[in-house]
Amino acid sequence: KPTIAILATGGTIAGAGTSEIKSSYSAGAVTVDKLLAAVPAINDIATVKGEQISSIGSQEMNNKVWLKLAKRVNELLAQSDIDGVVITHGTDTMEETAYFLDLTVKSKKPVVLVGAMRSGTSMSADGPMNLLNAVNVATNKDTTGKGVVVVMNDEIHSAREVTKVNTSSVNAFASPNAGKIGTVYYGDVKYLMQPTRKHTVNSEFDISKLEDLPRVDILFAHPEDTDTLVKAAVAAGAKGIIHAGMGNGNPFPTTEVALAEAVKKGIVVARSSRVPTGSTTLEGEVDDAKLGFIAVDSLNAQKARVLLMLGLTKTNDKKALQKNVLRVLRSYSISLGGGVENFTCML
Ligand SMILES: NC(=O)CC[C@H](N)C(=O)O
Repeated sequence: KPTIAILATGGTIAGAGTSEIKSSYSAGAVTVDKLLAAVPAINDIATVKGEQISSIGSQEMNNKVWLKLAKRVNELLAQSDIDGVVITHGTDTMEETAYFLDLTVKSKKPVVLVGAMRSGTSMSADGPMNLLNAVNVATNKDTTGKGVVVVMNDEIHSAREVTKVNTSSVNAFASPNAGKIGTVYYGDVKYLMQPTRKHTVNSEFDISKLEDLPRVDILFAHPEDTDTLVKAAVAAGAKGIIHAGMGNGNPFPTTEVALAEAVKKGIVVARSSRVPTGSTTLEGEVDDAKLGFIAVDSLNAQKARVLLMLGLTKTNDKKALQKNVLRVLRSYSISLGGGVENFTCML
């Protein structure tokens, strides 16, 4: 049997409430041992070793826990007696943690994030089946080399593409630009697509000696936007700003001026969009070359923030960062299933 390390961080999957028919509960109340004890069928497919990394709702996620988690995953996967890692996590920021690990874990071995939308004490709790499915995905040989994946509601998603799309439904995750990469039904794993953007083994970020990450703020654009929040971010010491612009990453004119001034002060401004699909292209209505902005392709604002934070640990040179974004982004294609290598759709 393969050996899988289960790293618990908190979230609804470890949540407990007082009534099975009420939506209120406390996240992260149940320990990893109790989580595993609730799904004894896991022991038939893997030898599991539980570790508690944190006990938080993932809205409390922070640089310290991210770095602790990434370092521990790298450490465990370097051991020959560990075959994969499953991370139980709250769903609010699961997409960011998944992408952070996708860019910082250096191993081909499976790394699977899993959560739940209903707490363990709820009627029809989804956590136990999600966890059983996650361990099956982690022990499946086809997960090798896929980068970090997220398992929720019988679906497998790639870390770069997945995002939370519903606040309460068990069907809360989707990959709006690319689609799910596989399914897992009562433990039966079927892959449909292969993510080929830079991840895990070919990632260039090294967090092994980092204690913290540079501050990057996200600003959300709207009509009658102002320069106030840009100035506040600059005054607070942000090293980067992700601007979630209108349409193809467009700022309100007043905000655009403030962002260009921030660039002159050495802050890296990256244009993402508040639109859920598509990319911010380099040649749109905003003159990036003149204003000194960089574009983030199809990353959503919260994932662009993760990439920029990591990029800023290496350089704050805009050209290098844009090249980095493009290297991470442009080299990407999704090949259709069945090993049809030359039949790819570039995103
Ligand atoms: N469904 C959930 O996991 C949400 C619970 C909590 N807000 C968290 O993200 O951890």
